[in-house]
Amino acid sequence: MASAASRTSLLRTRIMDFITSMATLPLLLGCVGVFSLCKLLQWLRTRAYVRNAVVVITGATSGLGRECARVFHAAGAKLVLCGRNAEALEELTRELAASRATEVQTHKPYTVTFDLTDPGAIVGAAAEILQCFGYVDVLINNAGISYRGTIVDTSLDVDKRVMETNYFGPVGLTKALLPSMIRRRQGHVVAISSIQGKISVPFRSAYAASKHATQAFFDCLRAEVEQHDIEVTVVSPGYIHTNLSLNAVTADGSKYGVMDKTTAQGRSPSQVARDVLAAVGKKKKDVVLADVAPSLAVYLRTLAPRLFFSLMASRARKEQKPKHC
Ligand SMILES: NC(=O)C1=CN([C@@H]2O[C@H](COP(=O)(O)OP(=O)(O)OC[C@H]3O[C@@H](n4cnc5c(N)ncnc54)[C@H](OP(=O)(O)O)[C@@H]3O)[C@@H](O)[C@H]2O)C=CC1
Ligand SMILES: CCCCCCCCCCCCCCCC(=O)OCC(=O)COP(=O)(O)O
Repeated sequence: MASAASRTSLLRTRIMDFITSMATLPLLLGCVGVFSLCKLLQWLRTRAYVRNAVVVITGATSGLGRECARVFHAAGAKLVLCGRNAEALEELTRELAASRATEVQTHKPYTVTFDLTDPGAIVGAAAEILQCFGYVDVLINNAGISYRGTIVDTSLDVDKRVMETNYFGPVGLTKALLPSMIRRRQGHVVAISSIQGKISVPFRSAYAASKHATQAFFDCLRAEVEQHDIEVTVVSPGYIHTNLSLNAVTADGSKYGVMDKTTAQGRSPSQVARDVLAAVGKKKKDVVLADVAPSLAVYLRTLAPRLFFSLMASRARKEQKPKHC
């Protein structure tokens, strides 16, 4: 008798489960459908935003800049590729011009060669871009240099060089293009910062300082130009697999020349470039593109600073090397 009752109860449960799952399935499918539709609409909006837009990319000769060039070119942007190496820029232009057509019309990029540590050259480059195109829709301040060294061993010239490249360069170029954006009441300024613009790690003083300054400057800019309908996006990536560590400068100004394990194991630059395109399309104001630990470290720095500082001090003790760490 008892087992018959339990069998009936089991059957009832199974029937209820079946009915519930039948009701949940369309709901689930509906959710997936709405999600996919939202994704598609966002993708279309990004494409429309970038298609035929004049997009200036600094540091286009390597790493993330080169990948941004590929991604924005494929999305139909009119690219202005900036860098120090004219030959590398021309090579990239040829590659892009020869690349297979996407579903959108693509444009042959224009190149401008200048060094971001030269304020006069920056003004000249901005004038050339404006003379050629009349306006800039999106400026991607990507070029940058990293650093390895102890503060005590590092010459002030090195601090200045990193600051000139990573901070004064982007600031100079942005200031040179900003008045035309304000007049037009249209424009989008992107700063490729770093997670090190939000937290400082040992032996990166000049680099972290330049990125913190970048974050601060472009946060101020965002507030000031919102009234002119200009967008500002600060992107803070974690490690990316590029030549950044190879090209880093050391305490005495010489090249570090090592592919660090952290860099080699970093995200793929093409993935990060796609994330940059998405952030621009969504007009994001501030984006962190990093793994869990660095992202959490940003919160730890704010919520438990003493713990964060002691973690960094212990990291410094462990990593300390006699010179050029
Ligand atoms: N790789 C990483 O782990 C991370 C990188 N970033 C940031 O991404 C950005 C791109 O770096 P990434 O691609 O990784 O590194 P790369 O070293 O591969 O590229 C750096 C680019 O900046 C250019 N550049 C350097 N100095 C100058 C200068 N004085 N004037 C003009 N251009 C210059 C380089 O040109 P040239 O070829 O002439 O040297 C190169 O095109 C940087 O701002 C970096 O801080 C942020 C977080 C993580
Ligand atoms: C609540 C748990 C929190 C756990 C946090 C633990 C602390 C972890 C410390 C993480 C430090 C991350 C440093 C990330 C640095 C980084 O991604 O930098 C990006 C760059 O710009 C790389 O430049 P580099 O020249 O340094 O290679």
